[in-house]
Amino acid sequence: MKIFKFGGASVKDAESIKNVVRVLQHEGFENTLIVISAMGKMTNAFEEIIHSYCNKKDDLPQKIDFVRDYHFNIIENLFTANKPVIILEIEQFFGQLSGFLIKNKNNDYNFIYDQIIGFGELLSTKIVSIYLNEIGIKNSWVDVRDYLKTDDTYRDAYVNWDATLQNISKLNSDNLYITQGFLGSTAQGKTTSLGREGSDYTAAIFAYCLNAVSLTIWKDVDGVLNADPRFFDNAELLQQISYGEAIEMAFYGASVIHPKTLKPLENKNIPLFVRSFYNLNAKGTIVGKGHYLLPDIPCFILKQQQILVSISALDFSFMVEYNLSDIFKILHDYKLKVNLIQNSALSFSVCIEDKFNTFQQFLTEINKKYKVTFSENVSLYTIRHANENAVNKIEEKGEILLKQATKGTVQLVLK
Ligand SMILES: Nc1ncnc2c1ncn2[C@@H]1O[C@H](COP(=O)(O)OP(=O)(O)O)[C@@H](O)[C@H]1O
Ligand SMILES: N[C@@H](CC(=O)OP(=O)(O)O)C(=O)O
Repeated sequence: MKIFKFGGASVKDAESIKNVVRVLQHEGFENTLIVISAMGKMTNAFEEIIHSYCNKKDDLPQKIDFVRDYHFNIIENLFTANKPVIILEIEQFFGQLSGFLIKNKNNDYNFIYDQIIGFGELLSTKIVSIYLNEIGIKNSWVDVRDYLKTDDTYRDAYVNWDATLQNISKLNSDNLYITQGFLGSTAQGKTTSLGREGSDYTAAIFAYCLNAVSLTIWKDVDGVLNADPRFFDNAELLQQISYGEAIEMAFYGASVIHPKTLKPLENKNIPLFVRSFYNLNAKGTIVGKGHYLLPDIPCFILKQQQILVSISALDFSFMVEYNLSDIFKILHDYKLKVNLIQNSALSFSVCIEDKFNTFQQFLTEINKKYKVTFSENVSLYTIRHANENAVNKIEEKGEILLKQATKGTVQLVLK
């Protein structure tokens, strides 16, 4: 069996969905499981619904209407014969969403988030599945929550591999399946999510559990490039990279692949292809075992909207194991993602990402025990396979607040 993953960009409008059909016709769709994300930027739009709901804002109906109109507009432009069928299905999802918003008594933000966010993927997969059936590409729509089981860490759920493996093994590998990325469910059946952009990971989980021959992630770029083309001119295609290289790039923030995607694939030696959904004759990037970096050039990774925090003891004592473990505990308690650390005798610097909007609470807590200064909205650049030229190029981009070099990897925090 092979696994395909189409992200939001590949199903963002009716034309894009027709292009998915072109991909399937070109590549073949026998014994295939397709993982699909929410359409376009719909996950962001659902986040706005969640925000309005949790903050009891008056604009909630407008936020829901925006999402409704987006999907109905796609349906209008996509379907001919099956319009009543798809409309009924979609209305059911919006009915479930309204039902949840009215009945919910749980105040846990992360729980609420996951119960709402998943409608993006449920809607997109339903639309694509019914459309494919309409044009003769027979497929089965699978509710991923019946297969992918997790714990109850809402918004960042851990996969229960035993249960998931057992469930997914039951799928008949002769079929074409369409399922949702990024979602799972607890043993009690509550919807969970695997973290933003987690659909790649879902695809890797299916690949692992089905012993797939390959996973192909279809993108709006030619493959994995040596830099994000939105921020770097002349980004070049990497024809092949090892799992280890891809893990490092994803870990440092190359948003082309979700960091958790690689390990399940590596464990079963399943090749990952990252290919352009526009340019079907191009090979893209192959990620696999022992694939050295080709071409061997510096790779640039940019993480924006970072916060550089510098922490020192109130009594000018040294920053040693005791303080550091205390600081890490507080960082962990507030779920702040640490992207870089640097320590000196008297101060400890950390570059963090405020994924869950907890930085202010963290500051209140840490200020009780330490002297803290910080700089918001800084950028973290990582250069892998760095050379002098590459480092100079980045250093020109702003004021250097911090620089760190290990063998072949240079990181810079710039303002
Ligand atoms: N190293 C990289 N190589 C290729 N694309 C990258 C890289 N780093 C970041 N990107 C960005 O990732 C984007 C594709 O990811 P994304 O927009 O999340 O797609 P999807 O919605 O299909 O998952 C590209 O358009 C590109 O701007
Ligand atoms: N829709 C989810 C999951 C995902 O992976 O999306 P995409 O494949 O478009 O990055 C998100 O936006 O976070």
